[in-house]
Amino acid sequence: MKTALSIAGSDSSGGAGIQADLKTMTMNGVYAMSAVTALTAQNTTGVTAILNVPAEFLAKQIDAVFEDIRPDAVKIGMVSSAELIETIAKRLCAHHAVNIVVDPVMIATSGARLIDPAAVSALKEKLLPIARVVTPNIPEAEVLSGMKIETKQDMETASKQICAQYRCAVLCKGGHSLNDANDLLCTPDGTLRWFEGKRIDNPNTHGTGCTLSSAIAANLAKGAPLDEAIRRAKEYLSGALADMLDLGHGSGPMNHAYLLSCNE
Ligand SMILES: Nc1ncnc2c1ncn2[C@@H]1O[C@H](COP(=O)(O)OP(=O)(O)O)[C@@H](O)[C@H]1O
Ligand SMILES: Cc1ncc(COP(=O)(O)OP(=O)(O)O)c(N)n1
Repeated sequence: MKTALSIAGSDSSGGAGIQADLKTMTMNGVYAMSAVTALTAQNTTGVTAILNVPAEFLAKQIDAVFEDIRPDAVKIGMVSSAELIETIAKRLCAHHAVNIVVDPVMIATSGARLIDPAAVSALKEKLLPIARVVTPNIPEAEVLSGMKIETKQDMETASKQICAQYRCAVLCKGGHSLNDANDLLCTPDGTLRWFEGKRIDNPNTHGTGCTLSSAIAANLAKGAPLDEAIRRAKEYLSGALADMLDLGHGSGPMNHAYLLSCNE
């Protein structure tokens, strides 16, 4: 069985973070493991507290995983401090990790800031260069590229710029604020490819970014080329959104296990 590791924060409400990643990886057919960067006290309406793990403890988790069950892919999600980002980069390089998917989590849908402003440059300098693909939404792509994104053309310009500067593929997600559910992949050879998605009219989108990035990682772990891993990940995500789970008082989680109910 192929294996994948999620390095991310815990979401006590189960819709995003480590919990979403483990469900997604499992449903995408790989053995899922975790290294927790932070605990969040969170529900569908917001984040009330964040507790980072000590950097040495995060390093121990990553080493423990790699020294026993080597991951075929790694997804990195919420990492809120520069010290934790540097620790991850060092440990992944030491273990020659492959298929690294970086979801540059900055602000949750509920509005909570999930990264220190001071850690953004560490994210750019240490994690992007080791990524197979980075998956910013529009606001995150604006921070990474330093430009405002208001049109489809802006998405292309910003993605090319991030890709050229950090030498990693960029999947710029349009779902948030622009261009329906269409995402743009830019690869270091300069190729652009649009992944057209059908917008699903569901207000419960908590954890969409975590789910997409961990589904991409799972499919890379299984040996899919990057564009096929993205296609399958979008298909899985659309199915989970279309199941119309409605839990909690805010923007609720998706049904990560919708494929099981399809079989009933
Ligand atoms: N309502 C929707 N219907 C279908 N796909 C969506 C919808 N909202 C977001 N997506 C897709 O979900 C994925 C995650 O995008 P997004 O919500 O922008 O990420 P994030 O959670 O990081 O802000 C993208 O592939 C995007 O196109
Ligand atoms: C612990 C934790 N990690 C990441 C997020 C953000 O998740 P994301 O998938 O980007 O989705 P939204 O929260 O924007 O829907 C989180 N909330 N918590």
